[in-house]
Amino acid sequence: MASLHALFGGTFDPIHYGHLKTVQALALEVGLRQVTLLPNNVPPHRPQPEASAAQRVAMVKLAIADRPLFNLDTRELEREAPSYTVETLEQLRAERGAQQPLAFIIGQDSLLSLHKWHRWQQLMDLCHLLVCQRPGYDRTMPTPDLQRWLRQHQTQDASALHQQPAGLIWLADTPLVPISATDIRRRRHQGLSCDDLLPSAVIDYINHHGLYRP
Ligand SMILES: Nc1ncnc2c1ncn2[C@@H]1O[C@H](COP(=O)(O)OP(=O)(O)OP(=O)(O)O)[C@@H](O)[C@H]1O
Ligand SMILES: O=C(O)c1ccc[n+]([C@@H]2O[C@H](COP(=O)([O-])O)[C@@H](O)[C@H]2O)c1
Repeated sequence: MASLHALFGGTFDPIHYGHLKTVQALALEVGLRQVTLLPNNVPPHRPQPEASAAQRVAMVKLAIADRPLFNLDTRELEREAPSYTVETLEQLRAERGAQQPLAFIIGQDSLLSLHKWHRWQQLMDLCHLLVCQRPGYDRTMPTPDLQRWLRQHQTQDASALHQQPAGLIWLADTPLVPISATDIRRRRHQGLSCDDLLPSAVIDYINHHGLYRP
């Protein structure tokens, strides 16, 4: 069987250590050899990003240049429509075949609002979910029904993620990294330093292109 292919979708406005360090820890925890970053185009559910799609991709490329775990898939940027994850996963599933184990990586905040995603109940037919902890977010789902749904899919057996094509949820034991892109943009707007929050090559790009200006 082909090895587990993990995708990590995000707005990455900008990419930061909360993304990179947690997913590196996740990769060790469950044995991921490669993680594909999937920047979205028109986020379906939130205000539009401050940086352009091209700038967000440029920052992702700089961040992963010396991190061989990661590669990049820009397919969502080639569609001028909202980036619905279920549609992207359908496309990947069609390309990779029914038996390929696929996983989508999210943070705990995304898990808590997953039931608001487009056709969210079909996600589990298409992929596993690998959930990284994030400080400040509840560990239980917002309703008993959703908590039951989570328990039905949850596995504690990492090898099952590599053996089954889809349908499992892994609640990772990754480090809590208190960094968000919102906070980085706010710090930049206020003229504060962001030195330990994201790679220096990305900070240089932000400075050079005058992003997130005060
Ligand atoms: N510090 C973090 N720890 C764990 N997961 C994270 C962290 N930051 C982001 N993520 C996860 O990464 C994915 C992409 O996040 P995104 O690019 O929106 O970053 P963000 O910091 O949440 O941005 P914003 O503050 O603009 O919403 C989401 O699933 C999110 O839950
Ligand atoms: O498909 C949806 O309806 C949907 C709703 C919210 C978020 N997503 C995806 O989840 C990933 C993380 O989103 P975000 O906003 O935290 O960057 C990113 O790939 C988004 O496109 C997808």
